[in-house]
Formats: sequence, C-alpha cells, structure tokens
Amino acid sequence: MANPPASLSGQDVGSFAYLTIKDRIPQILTKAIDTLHRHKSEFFEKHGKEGTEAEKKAISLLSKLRNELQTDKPIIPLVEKFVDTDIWNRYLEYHQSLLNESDEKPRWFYSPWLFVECYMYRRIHEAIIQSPPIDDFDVFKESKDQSFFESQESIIALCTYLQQLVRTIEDLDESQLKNEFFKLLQISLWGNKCDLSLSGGESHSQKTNVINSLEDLKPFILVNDMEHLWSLLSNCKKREKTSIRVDIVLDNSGFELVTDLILADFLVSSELATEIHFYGKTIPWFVSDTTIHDFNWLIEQVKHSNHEWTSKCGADWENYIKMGRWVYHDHIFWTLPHEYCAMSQVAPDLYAELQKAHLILFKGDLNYRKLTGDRKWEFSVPFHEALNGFHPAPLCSVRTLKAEIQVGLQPGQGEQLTASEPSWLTTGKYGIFQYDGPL
Ligand SMILES: O=P(O)(O)OC[C@@]1(O)O[C@H](CO)[C@@H](O)[C@@H]1O
Ligand SMILES: [Mn+2]
Repeated sequence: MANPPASLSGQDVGSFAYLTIKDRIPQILTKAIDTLHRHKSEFFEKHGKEGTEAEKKAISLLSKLRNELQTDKPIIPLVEKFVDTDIWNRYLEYHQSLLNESDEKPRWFYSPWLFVECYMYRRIHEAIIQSPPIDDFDVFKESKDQSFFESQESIIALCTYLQQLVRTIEDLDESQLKNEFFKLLQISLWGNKCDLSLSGGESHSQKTNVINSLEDLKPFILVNDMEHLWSLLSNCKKREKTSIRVDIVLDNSGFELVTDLILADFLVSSELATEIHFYGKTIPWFVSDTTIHDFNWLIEQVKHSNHEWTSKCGADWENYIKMGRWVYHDHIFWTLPHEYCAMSQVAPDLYAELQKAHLILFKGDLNYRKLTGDRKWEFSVPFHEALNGFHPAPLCSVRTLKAEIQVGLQPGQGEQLTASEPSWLTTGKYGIFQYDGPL
C-alpha cells in the first residue's frame, strides 16, 4: 500500500493510547512489582538467599522501567540474550532511522502505541530472565489463574451445554447445526471481554451465564460475518474434504480460553473441522494472554474438576491433543511488535503454516490492532485494504473493541456511534466478526 495512515500513538494527548501509556501501563507495572514482593518468602524457601537477591534485582529493573516510561525517556535496546533480542533491537534501530532527520528519539509518548506497549511487556520479560533463579516466574500467572477460578460457574454451564450438545449432534439438521455454531462463536466473542490488561490487571472474570445473554448482546455486534464462516466450513464438509483445518490465534487465558476450546470441540465433534491448530504466546504477554503453561494448566484443571461434564470436557480435550487433532504452536512472532502485514517477511515459516488453514480465527483486540497495523484508518475503509497485503488464508477477527481502531463499517456507522456513545471503541461492550476471504 502506498501510504497507510499514521499509527496510533501517545502523541495524541487524551487518546486511549495516551491514557493507556500514561495510566494503565504504569498500573500494570506496579502490580507486577507488588506480585514479586508478595512472593518474596516463596523465593527464599525455594532458592534461599539467592532467591531473595533475585527478587530485589527484578523489582529494581521493573522500577527503572516504570521510571523510564513515566518520564518519557528514549526507548533503549534490549540487553539480555534471548531468541528475539536481535529482532527487537533491529526494529528499534528501524524506528530510530525514521527519525534521523529530526532530533527525535523513539520515546514512549512519541513512538507508535503498538510498539511501546509490546516493548513494555518484553522489558518485563527481560527483567525476569535477568534475575535467575526466578527467571521462569510469570508475574501474571496469579491473576490469570484467579480469573479462571472466579469463572467456575460459567465454565461449568458451558461444559454442561457442550456435553449435552455433543450427545445429540448427529440428530441436528443443517439449520440447527448452524444455529449452534453461531451460538458458540458468540460465546467465544464475548469471552474476549475477560481481558486483564484492559482492566489494568484487576480481576475480570465471567460471573454470569453468557449462554442466556446472547440475544441481548446481538445488537452490540457491529460487523457480523458469521454467515461467511458457516458457508466456508459447511461447504468444506459437504465436499467431504478429508482434512478441514481451522487455526485459532488465541488471546486471553482463563474464561476466554475455555470458550475457545468449547468452540474447537464443537468444530471437531460436528466435523465442520477435522483439526484445530492453536497459537499462544511464548512469553507472558498483555497480562492475560495464553502461554503454553496456561494452556496445559487449564486443560488439567478442567479435567480434574469434580463436576462430571466439566471433567469430561477436559478428558476429551487432552485426548484431542494426544491424537493430534488439536495442535498447539509456539512462535516468537506473536510477541514481537510487528504488524501482521510484515509476517511473510519477518516469519515466513509462520506465514507458510497459516497458509495451510481453511480458516483462521484471530481472537481479541491486540490481534485486530496488529491485523490493521494499529493505524488511524477511516471507519469505512474495507477490512481487506487495512490488512495491507496480509492474506495467508480466509480469516476472521473475533474481537471486542478495546482500542480506537475499527474498519469495515457502513458509511456513517462509526460517526453515529461516536455521537451517541463516545466510548464505543474502548469499553469492550461492542464486538465484531470481521471476515476477509473468498465469499
Ligand atoms: O487483545 P485483548 O486481550 O482483547 O486486548 C488487549 C488490550 O487489553 O490491551 C490494550 C490496552 O492496554 C488494548 O489493545 C486492549 O485493551
Ligand atoms: Mn489479551
């Protein structure tokens, strides 16, 4: 694309990006420091004096990071050797090169929001890996686990629903199957509201039974391309394709991950898909994003539930993984700052992997920001254009809105929402199913 619009950034005082950098990110850093404080005795018990020293070092590194951010210091290179250190520092050099004409430096309130926010989480990881022997500590694990435990009632309701559905799935006619597909897609969409980085790490669990509220939530779906997803997968099934692969780029652990696994179970049980590939994060990310530890821990928790249908789900899910019908992928690209239009250059192996899918579901807001480059697009710009050449396979964003970016709306739709509800872009109250691919 010739000249895509400018990136969202903290330069726009009062914008959601600005307020995130000014308020929410320091709050997240402070919570991370408190978490380390609260684990001091555990570190001592486990590692003795070395553990206590490591905790002090990690806290001092995070406090330094918070000061850099709050005083808008220049962004500095990563120093600890890790698989992506060079890629990050090349990215920083690139942003520096863009500013060589001016006396500007890449800074927190100047550089693209997407870059500085991703950088912040990568610096948290650097502080931890620089503090052995606590270098495998996940500062967000406690809040991810808490959000899972607080959503138990909703999780049991969903697992019960799925088990009853799976028992009768053979008797469903086409329209009943489509109706169930749409229900579970919407449950996965609204599961995305449970996101801890938006809430600044405050608990954001699912307390109500989301199945009963789907009809009430329908008016808040601003773009609804579910029909395209149905026709794509049901046509694959009709053509008796031996392999129908759906890839799910995961977002938050806890309740949202349960909704994604419930959807994935339905897809294989209904034979709308024969294999599901999941993509999580290689390092702790945006507070609640799913790592492989979270993925395995959650399935283990569900399997060992004392509720009959919940534990049946967990056993089935463990079985899908053992049989290879569900595959989990770890790739460092998902925790880089790059827009997805750069994937084919930066991570050609991952791009080639995604090209094997019949459909890719991208969960959540950060994925949407990277799909569209986190840029100041007009609301009515077509999604295909905003993807800026990123078309590995038919794809759909399944996202609740938590950032000031939205494309593919009808003429006037965004402006009307801004007039009636100024916060429509950032509260997570509205959602989309936005598809790009052959119709
Ligand atoms: O990707 P998710 O979990 O749906 O949301 C990510 C998020 O919480 O982080 C940023 C705010 O800090 C925004 O992109 C969004 O609010
Ligand atoms: Mn997230």
